[in-house]
Amino acid sequence: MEEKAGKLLSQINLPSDLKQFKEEDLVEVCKELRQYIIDMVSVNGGHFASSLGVVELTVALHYVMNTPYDRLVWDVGHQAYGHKILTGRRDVFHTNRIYKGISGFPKRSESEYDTFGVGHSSTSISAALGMAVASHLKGETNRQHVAIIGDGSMTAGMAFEALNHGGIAKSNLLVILNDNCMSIDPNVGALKDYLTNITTSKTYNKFRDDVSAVLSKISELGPNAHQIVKTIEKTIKGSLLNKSNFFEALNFRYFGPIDGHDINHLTKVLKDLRDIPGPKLLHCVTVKGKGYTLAEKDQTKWHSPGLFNKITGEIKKSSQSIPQGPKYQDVFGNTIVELAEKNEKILGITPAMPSGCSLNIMMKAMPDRAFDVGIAEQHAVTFSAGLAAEGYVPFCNIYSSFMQRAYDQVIHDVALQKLPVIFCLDRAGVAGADGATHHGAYDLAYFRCIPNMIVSAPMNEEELRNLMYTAQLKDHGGPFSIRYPRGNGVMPDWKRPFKEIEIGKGRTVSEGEDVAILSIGTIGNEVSKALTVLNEEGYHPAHYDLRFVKPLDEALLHQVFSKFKNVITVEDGCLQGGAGSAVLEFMIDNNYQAAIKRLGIPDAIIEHGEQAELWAECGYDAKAIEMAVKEMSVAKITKGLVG
Ligand SMILES: Cc1ncc(C[n+]2csc(CCOP(=O)(O)OP(=O)(O)O)c2C)c(N)n1
Ligand SMILES: CC(=O)[C@@H](O)[C@H](O)COP(=O)(O)O
Ligand SMILES: [Mg+2]
Repeated sequence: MEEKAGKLLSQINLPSDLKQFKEEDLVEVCKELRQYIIDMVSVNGGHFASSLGVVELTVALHYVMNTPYDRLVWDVGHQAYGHKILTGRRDVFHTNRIYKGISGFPKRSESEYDTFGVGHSSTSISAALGMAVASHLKGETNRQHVAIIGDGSMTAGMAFEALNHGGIAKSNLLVILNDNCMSIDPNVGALKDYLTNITTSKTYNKFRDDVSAVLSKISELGPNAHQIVKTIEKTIKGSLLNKSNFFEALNFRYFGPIDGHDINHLTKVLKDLRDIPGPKLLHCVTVKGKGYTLAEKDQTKWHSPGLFNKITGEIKKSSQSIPQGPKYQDVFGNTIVELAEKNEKILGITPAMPSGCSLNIMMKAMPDRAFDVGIAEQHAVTFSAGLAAEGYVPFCNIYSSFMQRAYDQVIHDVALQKLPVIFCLDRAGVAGADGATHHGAYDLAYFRCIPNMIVSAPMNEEELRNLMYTAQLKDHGGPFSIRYPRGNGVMPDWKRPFKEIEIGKGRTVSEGEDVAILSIGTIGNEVSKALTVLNEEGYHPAHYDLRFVKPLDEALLHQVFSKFKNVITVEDGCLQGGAGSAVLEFMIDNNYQAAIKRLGIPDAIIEHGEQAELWAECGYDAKAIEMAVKEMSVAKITKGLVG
């Protein structure tokens, strides 16, 4: 549905249109932009509170900076809806995150205003610094490079690495720290405390006012501005502030904290900062969800609320097919508490996703035994390794795609030392509307090549519980990973007594003839759906749930390849190196001959859409499985590789 934009907003297609307005009109532009975001997200879904919080910042940046020549780099990009709407995409914004529509994140291929593709956090300072250094090398002295990063994203190692480099690179870089005291859940850590202290400290507030007074003069100073600012800095800031400010200590000029909702002050400060060369940091204080009272009050709930009634605030039920079971994340969250009640060594770790992965259930029940470590996947893994080294049983829960950040830590700090860290990979397989940056496509492939690892995936809630139970029973001689997807399961009565699962043992879901289907994980439920139709039409393939891709159930595979000449593998993961590859390797290594059709994510970037739409696009939904069985049944291929 296309909502009508307000009177001023409807005149803005590009930032050049925005620049035609007088400064006093910007308050109204912000009001209309905020309303437009509310109108659109309420009917189409998507990230919400973060974009509302940066409305003024977005308008001010496009008003003052010469975009796209000047580079704006949004961190994560979940807050960039205002940016999209002001940069030529208002008319298509109703397709945001919808299959074949525009992406929910900035994306280089979508617009020249999207200077850098994002989705994962904490990349903006590095990318903007790279651009700034490139401009310096090209001799472009007048180009601005701005990284807009939230306080949550600032907790990641990458952000610190970039500040460390940026402080010595002689580049024209402005970092805008959008500080709303929130990550998805409340922000955590010592940096958060530090930022809060700055924001509330009287000394800093006085300093801020002094700096504002100085900045207001800069534009009148002409070409000598740079030199004059340096002199003033020396005299008014004094060594105490210089040394005690974290960012100043890294050679960034620190400005703020300022009110990130005061559009007129913001435009003025940004104009002044344009004239100050070198690395600078502007600390803006904002309110996540600004302008929508319910979102301001419950910022976590309104981070990405789904569809809602914008008048009453009622959040609508998901449009997905009627859920049969609980969310997998809740099975994890409840099960870890149940296990931890019996095993006092169990601890829970999440890098900034307590409500996303439901570790918040344990954080509430056992606050001393569950840790939100901030957006710090690498640290989460090595921290877990340290705990395991001292005899604890850490369940480290990381979204599959965010785990990509911590690959070396898994190999170097965990697997190599055979430490029994249990990795629970949520959002494995295609993630849905978040799209390419968030699909958990690679974990089966990137984990199964690591020695000492157990790599598993449950087909349903009961299996997830039993794998978690099995993982913590003893030290298995290395890490144990369990992957499961976003969304709901299939079992209304999922809370069954725990049963140990034999490591590397698959199971027969249904016996059959002609064709064997080997699936891994919850996508096996699409196989079950396909089988219902196939059986009615007279096809009776067998279905096996591998459960483990490492170690593989070799006994089961010997049985399968001895009986079947047609084999289909199905996985919600990349084909290159995944479960199907493992089966293929087994077949070759053991001199079996069969036709194998591997279904999974092809060697291509898969964009956004509902999970079912993406399974269909990639060719491994129930319909595609059905077709594959029929093709194999008629083809009667007895050797060689198909698909
Ligand atoms: C590497 C990585 N880990 C986790 C996430 C999930 N994530 C997305 S936004 C977000 C919170 C970001 O907080 P902040 O930067 O302060 O932005 P805000 O939403 O407060 O505006 C998190 C944890 C991610 N996108 N990337
Ligand atoms: C931007 C980001 O990375 C998160 O907000 C992510 O979209 C959360 O995904 P889930 O909704 O699957 O928890
Ligand atoms: Mg924040």
